[in-house]
Amino acid sequence: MVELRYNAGNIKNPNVHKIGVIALGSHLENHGPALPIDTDAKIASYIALESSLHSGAKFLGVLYPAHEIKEINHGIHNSLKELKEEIIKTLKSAKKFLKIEKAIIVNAHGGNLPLFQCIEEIEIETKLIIIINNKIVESEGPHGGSGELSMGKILGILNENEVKNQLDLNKYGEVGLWKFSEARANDENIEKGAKEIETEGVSVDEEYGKQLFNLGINSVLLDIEKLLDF
Ligand SMILES: Nc1nc(O)c(N)c(N[C@@H]2O[C@H](COP(=O)(O)O)[C@@H](O)[C@H]2O)n1
Ligand SMILES: [Fe+2]
Repeated sequence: MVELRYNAGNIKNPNVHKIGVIALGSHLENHGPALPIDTDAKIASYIALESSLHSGAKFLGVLYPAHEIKEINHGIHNSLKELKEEIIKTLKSAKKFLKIEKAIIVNAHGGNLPLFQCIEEIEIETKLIIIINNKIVESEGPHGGSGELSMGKILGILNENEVKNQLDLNKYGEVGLWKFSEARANDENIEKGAKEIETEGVSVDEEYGKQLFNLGINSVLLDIEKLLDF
């Protein structure tokens, strides 16, 4: 059998080849008129690819399903079971074909947060060590707000002519999850995001977009360091 050169290229630690980084977002979800429906999938993919490039870890691409709670109806989503099964299938495939032993799931969609309940089960099923990284969801602020608009500007996916309409909440009530009264009543974070949209509005700031991406990428790089030592 051929001997692979695990040290070749710009690699600091050959063990990094045992780590896979996979992106998880949402591909079919309204984000107001200024951002596309796959904003979360593209943000997650960018962070996952950049952290793979910087560290040398294996880039595993992006997953297709996304979950959402029933009180929030701003797109086409899937059950937690479907999402979990797809993750298990993809990670088993990466383990078989790429020989990974550990994985980081980079999540950029708020609706996928309940996935943390399933991580142990996914670890048992795949026999992989797994970290789910939600840093960008925790840091970006309200859905379709200044954080996502500013990152969208960096990615080149923002329609700048439509930013002025992003706050037409009667038409685009998904922004800040503003129109989902039941979700707002049940979750103080969702309520906080909706209030923030009402009181502070939205803006696009390239520096802020870059800072958010750096925060997300550095947080994944720290997780990769943790897995290297594990
Ligand atoms: N989409 C969503 N679903 C939920 O069930 C949530 N709890 C949240 N929360 C907040 O919305 C923002 C995420 O927007 P994206 O999904 O990344 O577009 C973020 O502030 C979450 O904390 N979101
Ligand atoms: Fe989302």
